[in-house]
Amino acid sequence: MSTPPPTFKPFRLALVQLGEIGSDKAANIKHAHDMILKAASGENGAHPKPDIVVLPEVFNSPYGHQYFPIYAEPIDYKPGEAYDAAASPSESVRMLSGAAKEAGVWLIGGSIPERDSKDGNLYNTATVYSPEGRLVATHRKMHLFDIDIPGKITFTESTTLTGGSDINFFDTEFARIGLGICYDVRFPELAMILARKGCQMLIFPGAFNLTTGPLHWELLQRARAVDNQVFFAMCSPARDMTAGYHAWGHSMVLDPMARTLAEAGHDEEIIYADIDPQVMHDARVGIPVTTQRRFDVYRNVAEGF
Ligand SMILES: NC(=O)CCC(=O)C(=O)O
Repeated sequence: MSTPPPTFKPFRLALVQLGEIGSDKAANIKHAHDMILKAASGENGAHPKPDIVVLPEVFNSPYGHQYFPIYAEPIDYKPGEAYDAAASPSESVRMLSGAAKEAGVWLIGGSIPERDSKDGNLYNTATVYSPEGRLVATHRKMHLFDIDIPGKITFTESTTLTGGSDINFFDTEFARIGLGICYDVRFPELAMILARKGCQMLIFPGAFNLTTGPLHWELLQRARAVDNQVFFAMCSPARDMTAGYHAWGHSMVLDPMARTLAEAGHDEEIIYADIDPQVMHDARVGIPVTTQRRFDVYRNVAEGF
């Protein structure tokens, strides 16, 4: 049983649809740093300052299972144990922590390939920082992106990655926010568990592709938003047709009625959205599915009855 979520208050979100992710890791990390600061400043005052900034999936490495062992970094974070992010063994974590502190924002630092120091396994791991630069949560991608659509796309993250097994969320002063990464969005169970644990918003760094992106990227997010009556956002890298993997882009933010609050194109861009708790309240009062579920009937769904 988790603690009750914080009182849901209005907040502002920025998604950084990051470009220029190439083979030079130091350059990827520096560009991410600069874009976090740009987003946190509301692009030098052109937009109101956001409370939380989000990066995309795998921001420090090209996206492909062959790259993960080369770009992977140890993080060595254990929930509940003291962790000095400024002295992390991960250079990406050190940068993200410093950027969150410098900008004074919450930061979902996209994801990076992580190497577990104990067993050597690799994970696709998201990390989250407080405005003081504290590492407050991580999420290891739970469902690995293994698909094969002949003539279109074959991708097997499981060649080098292991799936995580933990459900992860974090509390801010304005909301409880649930975490997933990209392919995790296809599994409604994860989003539902997060929502039932009190998350008012779910934020998934992601990187769909040119085959499934146009078909499913928006559809899945709208579904997860509406079936759980939560705010939902996914943050993609920008599309780079010179890269091995062509990201769909279209980072977006949806409200609990599945209305689009903000959507990017496919180039590098920062999008902003204001999250209004009243919208969630109205959705849940007007269409009370959250209290109408029949868990008495479908409680054995995991066993297939
Ligand atoms: N990075 C990913 O997990 C991609 C998921 C994806 O494209 C999909 O169709 O699902």
